Amino acid sequence: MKIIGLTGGIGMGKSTVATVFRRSGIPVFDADATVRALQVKNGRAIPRIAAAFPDVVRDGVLDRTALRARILSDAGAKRRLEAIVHPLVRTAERKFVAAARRRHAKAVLLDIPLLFETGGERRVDLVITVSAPRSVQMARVQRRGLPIADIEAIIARQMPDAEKRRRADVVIRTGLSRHHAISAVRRLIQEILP
Ligand SMILES: CC(C)(COP(=O)(O)OP(=O)(O)OC[C@H]1O[C@@H](n2cnc3c(N)ncnc32)[C@H](O)[C@@H]1O)[C@@H](O)C(=O)NCCC(=O)NCCS
Ligand SMILES: Nc1ncnc2c1ncn2[C@@H]1O[C@H](COP(=O)(O)OP(=O)(O)OP(=O)(O)O)[C@@H](O)[C@H]1O
Repeated sequence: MKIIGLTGGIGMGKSTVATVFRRSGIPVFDADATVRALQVKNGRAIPRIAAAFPDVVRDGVLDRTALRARILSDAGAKRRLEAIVHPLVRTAERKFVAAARRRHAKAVLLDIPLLFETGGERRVDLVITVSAPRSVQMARVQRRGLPIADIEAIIARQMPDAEKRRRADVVIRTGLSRHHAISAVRRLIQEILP
């Protein structure tokens, strides 16, 4: 079974590319969705987050905006949060890959924004990076209503796009039309899984 890693900065188009894989019948592990599932009311990560950051959890409910503000202004807080969340995401990923093997899947896609930052490229056979010009990235994320200062802070805390492209086996450019990106992904899937 081929294990494919998908990464890219915020708003670069990971979810869009992942959807093409899913529609081709390839199981997709979504690290962001896993993080969110761990952080729902009384979710698995909540007791530990509450212990480390008492002011961002109330009645088992996490204030994501407050926690985001905290980790964007404090590198130590970001490391502490990641030390809580990443091992739980890793466990979920392992279970996902094991289940796909049992079902004899030909391939799986691991959609992980921090793939390189967490050394995840060592666990995959091929890394895809999605990339678009910075102006396109900013415009997309702004449409979600995130303040510009927050977007810039998030980008500054991720590995630079140029470095991700350099490390990737395949770069999918999403700055052109959606059709262009989707066609490139379809061709790639054909090459990977003849
Ligand atoms: C701080 C939290 C609660 C903010 O939640 P919020 O709903 O505002 O944002 P969301 O989770 O949708 O993330 C949006 C984007 O921000 C970026 N991002 C999130 N966490 C991080 C991080 N630790 N470092 C760099 N970029 C990050 C990713 O590109 C992500 O796609 C949340 O992002 C979180 O718990 N992050 C820590 C876990 C983590 O490292 N996640 C990254 C995926 S493994
Ligand atoms: N090739 C493309 N052409 C035009 N728009 C695109 C393309 N790819 C993605 N988009 C748009 O850009 C936005 C961000 O894309 P997407 O949600 O796939 O990014 P992401 O990398 O998963 O983001 P995040 O890291 O924040 O979760 C979405 O509104 C999507 O519709």
